[in-house]
Amino acid sequence: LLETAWHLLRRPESEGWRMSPNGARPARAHASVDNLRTYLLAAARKDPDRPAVIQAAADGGLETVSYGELQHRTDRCAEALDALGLDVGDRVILESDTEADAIATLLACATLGLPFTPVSPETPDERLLTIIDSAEPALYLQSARGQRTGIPETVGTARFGADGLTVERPPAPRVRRRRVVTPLDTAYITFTSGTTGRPKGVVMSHRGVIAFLRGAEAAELITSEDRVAGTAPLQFDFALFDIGFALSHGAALVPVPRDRLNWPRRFLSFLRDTGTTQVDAVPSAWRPVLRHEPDLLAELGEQGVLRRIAFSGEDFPLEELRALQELLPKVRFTNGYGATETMAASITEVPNPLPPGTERLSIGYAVAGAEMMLIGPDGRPVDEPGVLDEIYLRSPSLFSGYWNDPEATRAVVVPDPLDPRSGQRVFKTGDLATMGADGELYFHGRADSQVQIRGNRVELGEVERRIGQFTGVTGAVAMLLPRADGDPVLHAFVTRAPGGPAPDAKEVVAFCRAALPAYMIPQGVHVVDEFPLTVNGKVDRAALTALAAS
Ligand SMILES: Nc1ncnc2c1ncn2[C@@H]1O[C@H](COS(=O)(=O)NC(=O)C[C@H](N)c2cccc(Br)c2)[C@@H](O)[C@H]1O
Repeated sequence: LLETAWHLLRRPESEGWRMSPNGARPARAHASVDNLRTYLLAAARKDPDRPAVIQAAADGGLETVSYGELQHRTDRCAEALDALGLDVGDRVILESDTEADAIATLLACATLGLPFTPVSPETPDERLLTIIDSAEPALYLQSARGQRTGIPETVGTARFGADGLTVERPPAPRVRRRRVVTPLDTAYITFTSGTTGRPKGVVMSHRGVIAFLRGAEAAELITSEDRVAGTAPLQFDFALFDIGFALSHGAALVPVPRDRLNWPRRFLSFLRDTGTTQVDAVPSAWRPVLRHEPDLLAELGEQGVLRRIAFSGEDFPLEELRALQELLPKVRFTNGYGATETMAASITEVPNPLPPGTERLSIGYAVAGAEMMLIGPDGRPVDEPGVLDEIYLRSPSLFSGYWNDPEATRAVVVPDPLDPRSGQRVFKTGDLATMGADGELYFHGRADSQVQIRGNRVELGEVERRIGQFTGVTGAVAMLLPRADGDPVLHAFVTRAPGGPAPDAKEVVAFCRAALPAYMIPQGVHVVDEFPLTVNGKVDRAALTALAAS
């Protein structure tokens, strides 16, 4: 009797499951309580005709995809993916720029609980193969016009486009064990640019993403009337934030094509033609516009459609921010701070104009539902103003961990320093800050950009700020170059105002001597036309270091 009962219980039929052909259980296309798809398409139920995505069309014009149409493409893609028999948790690589069909595809993955890993088409082959080697995806998706070849045989391949999903190589059959997509399941895995060694996969759950988007809503940055221009590549979670933020507000997302972003005139005309009201971009994205088309930018601001510029990812050099604000006196500025491991941390209004004498930008307070703390090396909280220490973030948008790397995870997901007994864990950001009189934080750079020069602790940002005040310099990057035969040497790279004279290196050094201690004086000052950028659009310090060493 027991034997029979055991077999009955074990057999899937006993749970009333339909068996599908390859012995798998049917996927559950319904979404769970907190699922990225449910959260992002809520507006579709309310008002399906509203624009969800306004994008460049193949013929060079613009096309609008409504919430209803986006939901239709999402469900059609989910149906086609479901037929492939993947199980909740099976990874999908999604190679694409940000566009409506890619958004429908990632929402289809979310519906079925398939974690997606976005990569942009410009990702080099060997880096894509490293990601595939690590993530062991079931399926690789690219758009109908994608150029990628050479995907390993172990991975299924398919293309998505206006007429749905076209399977080229079906994924290997597998047994489906999971029944429901839960909020703890992985929404996406983004691989960091991994400056050192192997890239790390940041695993983000549905619950984590939605927790941050909900917290960001309280900042009341946009309404359903807004048109949010996103400029980040899809593999950068700034792009995923823009998608989530715009769609969860019922607003329209305006993905800026890469070839537009790199040409200031075309970038500005795209913003004008789409009626963009908010532009989300890393600070470096504004450098070419400031240099080549300041008047066109001022004109755009005058039209009064552009209401806000939000930036994130790196410090905004204050001279450049001031120049931007002078051209756009009616536009509001928002500083979004945080790391991919928690999606982000804080969203802070930046006064326009910046009060004179402002030395560094506030990153304010964590978004609703989260809390930034300053913790000293001894693990004790710091709450007196002006003391430099490390930011720890308490947040429901904490990532699940680095993919297949528990050791790297343990290094940054640590017991709550205020009460380790509780089991609650917080994110050790690796960023330094000081606290202001009202508990607001001021960013002071990464802990690893604190360097020791002849025994003295130097914050490279301090050197950069001083050099940035030199007439004619618009941006400065300081770095320590290791030297074979002795102490590392401090170097600086500077960009100059459009058409202005190249700042004289000796004068820049003398200017530093007037305000900085001897050990903070750069030995070499190099004028460059612009700074090299990482794939995510940030200043590429590693590339500059290599340039200085050459
Ligand atoms: N606003 C700043 N001032 C200065 N330094 C910043 C700012 N924002 C970051 N950083 C630096 O970048 C690091 C993290 O890099 S990251 O993981 O690639 N993530 C990012 O850059 C972007 C971040 N996920 C994000 C994504 C969407 C919305 C927002 Br709102 C923020 C931080 O630890 C900081 O060192």
